Amino acid sequence: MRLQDKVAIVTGAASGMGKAIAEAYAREGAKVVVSDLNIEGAEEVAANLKANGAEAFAIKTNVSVEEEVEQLFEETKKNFGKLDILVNNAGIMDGMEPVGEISNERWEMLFAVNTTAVMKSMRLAVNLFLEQGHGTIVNNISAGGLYGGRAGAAYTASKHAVVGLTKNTAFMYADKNIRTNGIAPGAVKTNIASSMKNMSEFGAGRQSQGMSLNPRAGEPEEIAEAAVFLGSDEASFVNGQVLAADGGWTAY
Ligand SMILES: NC(=O)C1=CN([C@@H]2O[C@H](COP(=O)(O)OP(=O)(O)OC[C@H]3O[C@@H](n4cnc5c(N)ncnc54)[C@H](O)[C@@H]3O)[C@@H](O)[C@H]2O)C=CC1
Ligand SMILES: CC(=O)C(C)=O
Repeated sequence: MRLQDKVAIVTGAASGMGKAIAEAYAREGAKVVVSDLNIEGAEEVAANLKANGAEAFAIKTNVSVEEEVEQLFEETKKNFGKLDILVNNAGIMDGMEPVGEISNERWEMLFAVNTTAVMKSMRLAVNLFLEQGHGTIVNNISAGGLYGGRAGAAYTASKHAVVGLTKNTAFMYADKNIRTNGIAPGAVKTNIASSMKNMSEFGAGRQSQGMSLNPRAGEPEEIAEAAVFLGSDEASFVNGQVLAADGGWTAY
């Protein structure tokens, strides 16, 4: 029970890695706030957690709507009285477009969900953590946040920004009992392809060249294990790191 009595928010928890993280956190003793744009999916996940003896509730949050993120934090405090771990996991893919093909709409949408929303929830979390005297943030980023050819320009830039935000936050609050880390998964078997619309033939062709070096696609549960470690006190001396969990894809 590595997360006994901790309270955790997991965004994008209705599917894929977010769902696996919510389940692993609950198994490790955390009380879990199951947040997602897809409320039916979030309710199903929360119901399963509760059926297995955990404390959890579902809440509809579009992370790109600031009022909904504020409401997420309010409801967490109202229901569980505190927040120990924020897992920023919700995210969407681009269509592999290189910069010459990217539309303003796609760029703005990717940054709203993958980057600005992460900053806004981190801002709320950090201010709450300062009041409480403790807290930790785990950002589910991507190998695309560390390397140039794992996706299109918008996704790659949006995730690189979160790497910087993670490290800056870790440094700024390092002596305030607040830890901030990230995970950089390689390709993982989830539903993220559903957010890939209007694919760029040229960009997808370039990106797919790197896929030939990918040893395998991971399971969401393999990323959840990394999220448990980083959220737990076992990682008490780990701050400002982005842990690649990619089967060795980026070792080349
Ligand atoms: N699947 C992969 O190969 C990789 C994914 N990632 C990242 O992992 C994170 C989780 O993605 P997956 O589990 O793969 O995808 P997924 O599509 O299975 O799950 C993402 C969840 O986020 C929710 N979501 C999307 N937009 C939202 C919004 N505006 N507000 C709130 N919730 C929203 C969706 O409803 C969905 O439940 C994302 O940040 C993604 O960029 C990183 C590396 C690899
Ligand atoms: C979707 C994604 O982030 C990768 C690296 O495949």
